[in-house]
Amino acid sequence: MTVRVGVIGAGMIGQEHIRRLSDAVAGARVTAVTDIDGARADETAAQVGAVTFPDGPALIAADDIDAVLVTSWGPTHAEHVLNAVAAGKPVFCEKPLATSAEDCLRIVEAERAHGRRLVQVGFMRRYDAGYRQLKEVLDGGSIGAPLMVHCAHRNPTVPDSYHSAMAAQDTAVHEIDVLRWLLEDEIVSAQVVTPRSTSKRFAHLKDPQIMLFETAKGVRIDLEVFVNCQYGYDIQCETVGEDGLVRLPDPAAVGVRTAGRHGTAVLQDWKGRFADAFDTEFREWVASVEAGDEPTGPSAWDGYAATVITDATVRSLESDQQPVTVDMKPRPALYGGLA
Ligand SMILES: NC(=O)C1=CN([C@@H]2O[C@H](COP(=O)(O)OP(=O)(O)OC[C@H]3O[C@@H](n4cnc5c(N)ncnc54)[C@H](O)[C@@H]3O)[C@@H](O)[C@H]2O)C=CC1
Ligand SMILES: O=C1[C@@H](O)[C@H](O)[C@@H](O)[C@H](O)[C@H]1O
Repeated sequence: MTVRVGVIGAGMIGQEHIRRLSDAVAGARVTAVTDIDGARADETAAQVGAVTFPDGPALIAADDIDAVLVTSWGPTHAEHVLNAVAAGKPVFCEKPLATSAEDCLRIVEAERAHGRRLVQVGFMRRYDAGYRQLKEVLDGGSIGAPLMVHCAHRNPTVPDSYHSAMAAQDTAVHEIDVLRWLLEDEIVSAQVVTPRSTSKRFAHLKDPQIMLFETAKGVRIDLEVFVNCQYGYDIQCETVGEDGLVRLPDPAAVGVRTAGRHGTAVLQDWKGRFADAFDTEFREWVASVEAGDEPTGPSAWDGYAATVITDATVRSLESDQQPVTVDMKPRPALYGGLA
């Protein structure tokens, strides 16, 4: 069976994922597109031989759409995901699942009422080969119980629409998800401290930010978010355990020796850094839809957890930069354990 995917939102990442589903993932075809910008929807749909729909509800309701991909703006995600769940269709939603914890919980409740998982959230780092190797080492136990994690998430620059809360909501949210998965542990408190800001930023922005998290088992995480670091897109993660440490590898790159120097290029954006991870993410999602199975990737509950933790992080930033307790509801049985 070829999975017929309908896409809501044909912007930057929507177009990337449409190309990916068309060229890099077997077993799926994008057959429908909608966007509030009708011309963009028409142009994008024409490139892959898909039809257009006037809006998300019409696309979701169509009988010949097997699964839905939501790549519209974050505040619109909840409505589309809820409609897809009501229609009983598998839905892949780019992060965030929703922009409020309340909306995430509505989705969780709708899925529980449906009785099985339909929703997957686009936290693609779980599909990155380096993070998967890191998890294998942690699960294998050779470095012993994890004690500390040191991370950095650096972007060369951001546009002036980026504001201080987005450091947690848009950027650190990827570490928040991947660390819960890596450590199989829940984040219970969040704090932000801000050093002196770089002069190479828009005046309204606090950048860099240092985020400090604590897990239920007492692991301490420090995460530097620096979105105007100038030199490149750089993702670092090192976990220190009782018997050793494990570090995320840098992406493979040729070493160049010239003019008395030896170096490798640094990537400039997340598209290149996580291209393979996105491909794997969609291959595994399509395979689950094709088989009629529940998705195995980040769940609606993971989307809720990420939103609750980013909310606590933003509260710390916007108040007195003290630790804020993460107020998370108990995890329903539908979502299993943290592994
Ligand atoms: N996993 C990742 O690394 C990344 C995830 N994202 C996420 O993907 C989502 C989209 O981001 P971008 O593509 O950068 O934004 P974008 O602004 O380039 O594209 C969004 C598109 O959705 C359309 N749209 C908005 N509301 C709509 C609605 N209700 N129905 C139909 N179309 C609608 C807009 O007209 C636009 O064409 C965001 O939630 C963002 O956080 C974005 C970049 C990376
Ligand atoms: O989701 C993403 C962007 O929105 C965000 O701005 C980047 O920092 C992330 O690394 C990327 O994956």
